[in-house]
Amino acid sequence: MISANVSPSDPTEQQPTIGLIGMGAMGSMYAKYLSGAGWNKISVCDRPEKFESLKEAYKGVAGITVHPDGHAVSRISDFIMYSVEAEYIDKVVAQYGPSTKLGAIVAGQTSVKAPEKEAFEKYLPPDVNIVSLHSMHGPTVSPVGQPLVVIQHRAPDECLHFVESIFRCFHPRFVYLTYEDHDLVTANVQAVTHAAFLTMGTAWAARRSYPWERNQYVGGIETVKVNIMLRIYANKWHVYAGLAILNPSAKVQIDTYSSSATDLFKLMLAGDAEALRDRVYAAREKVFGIRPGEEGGANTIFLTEDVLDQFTIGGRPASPTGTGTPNTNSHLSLLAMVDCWARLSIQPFDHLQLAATPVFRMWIGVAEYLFRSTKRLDAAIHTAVHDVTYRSDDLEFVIAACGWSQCVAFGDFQLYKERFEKTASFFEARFEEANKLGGAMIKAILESNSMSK
Ligand SMILES: NC(=O)C1=CN([C@@H]2O[C@H](COP(=O)(O)OP(=O)(O)OC[C@H]3O[C@@H](n4cnc5c(N)ncnc54)[C@H](OP(=O)(O)O)[C@@H]3O)[C@@H](O)[C@H]2O)C=CC1
Ligand SMILES: O=C(O)C(=O)Cc1ccc(O)cc1
Repeated sequence: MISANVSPSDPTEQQPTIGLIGMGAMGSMYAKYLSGAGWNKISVCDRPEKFESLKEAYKGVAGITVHPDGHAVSRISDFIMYSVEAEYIDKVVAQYGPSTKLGAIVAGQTSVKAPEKEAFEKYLPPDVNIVSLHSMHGPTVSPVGQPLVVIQHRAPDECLHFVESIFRCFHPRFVYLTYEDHDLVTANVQAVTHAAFLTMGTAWAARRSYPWERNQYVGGIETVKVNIMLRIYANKWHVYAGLAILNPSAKVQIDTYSSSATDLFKLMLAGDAEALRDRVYAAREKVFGIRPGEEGGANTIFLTEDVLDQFTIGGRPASPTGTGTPNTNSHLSLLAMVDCWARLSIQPFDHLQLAATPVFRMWIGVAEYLFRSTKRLDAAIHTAVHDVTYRSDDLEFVIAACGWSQCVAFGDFQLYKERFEKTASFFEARFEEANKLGGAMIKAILESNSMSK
């Protein structure tokens, strides 16, 4: 029988067995933090063909026992978490779900919950409880202070308290959602945000040049764009494919983003500064609540350009004028983002309080930085219409946005993988540096303004 108050300081024989199926990036991160906190009956597995290498990797690690497959883990574990590709969750739960220990609690780590819910309901025996999870951050970010979504789906309260007791050692911010609300919230937080960064990467790769090596200023907010883009392409393609393709709300949003980029680009081509300005300012009012003629007030969640410049890829930025002042830029990716949020009636600040990922926090920060300042926004609009220096970049951006949107609309995992890997291979040499710099940047931003609360 599950006791709701378990603790890693309990004697070994009283500790529950924690099972982890799928020992990729997220499974390994969970194993590391759970074992570090003192849980010492952790049973893990990956695919059977990885049994020997996994045993070798965890030789001598306190509290972790490697098993050949998910049957062995499921039979003995009081709590089981599946950390596998969303595309495969149905197949994996079909295989191991029936072996789940009587009365155990099962969770999934998948970023999109509709397929997970269906698989759990279909294949888990009725005497098994479901309390699912989702860490709203990547595997290289510390879970401390980050949102950990908890979904009490088919379980009494004592099972929920049991799961909370296990994960209190992450010092997370627990966020309680239903399966359905989870997919709505994560579509709002992640889908369009990822679409924007994936598009930037594809557009830059299409130019066959790194933004920081084109004699272009890559300080300030450009630093955030580049670092986050690189972090996303350094992650696994299937994470982004799964949450975009398998979440029905995500599809609509990604399509809206690409049509926002296209509409704004057409206004740029037509030289219609007035229409562009009207549209951008209307979106600004809807998303940031700033009326025309008003200044935007202080940024709520961002660092100064000077601080951001410490995290510049390829060394400290130097502008062509030597003043360290960024060149103007149409910032089409950001104009389209705020236009898209406005059209979808997404209130990004509401999500910030609820279940924002570090990437989303930074993206809102960048958008705020541009939109709160009339001077900066007007400069972007002026550049968009009157300065053709970045026209070809903007054209590549629109093509890439439409390409990603079509790929998601077709629901084609293979095409998504090919698009993702083609762009990732262009930036691969910089992933290590980007992971270090991006990690430090996320930490500095989180520490600077209590964004982790
Ligand atoms: N990475 C991230 O930033 C985040 C990811 N998530 C979610 O967590 C889940 C895992 O992601 P992540 O860890 O990054 O992905 P990984 O690809 O690193 O890990 C998934 C692991 O599951 C293994 N696996 C597949 N089938 C089985 C099986 N039948 N039995 C045992 N293991 C199996 C995979 O093996 P193989 O590679 O051979 O297929 C792989 O090792 C995904 O659903 C993702 O959406 C959630 C939050 C953040
Ligand atoms: O912060 C982001 O958006 C990331 O890119 C990392 C990430 C990816 C998938 C998730 O389900 C949660 C976090």
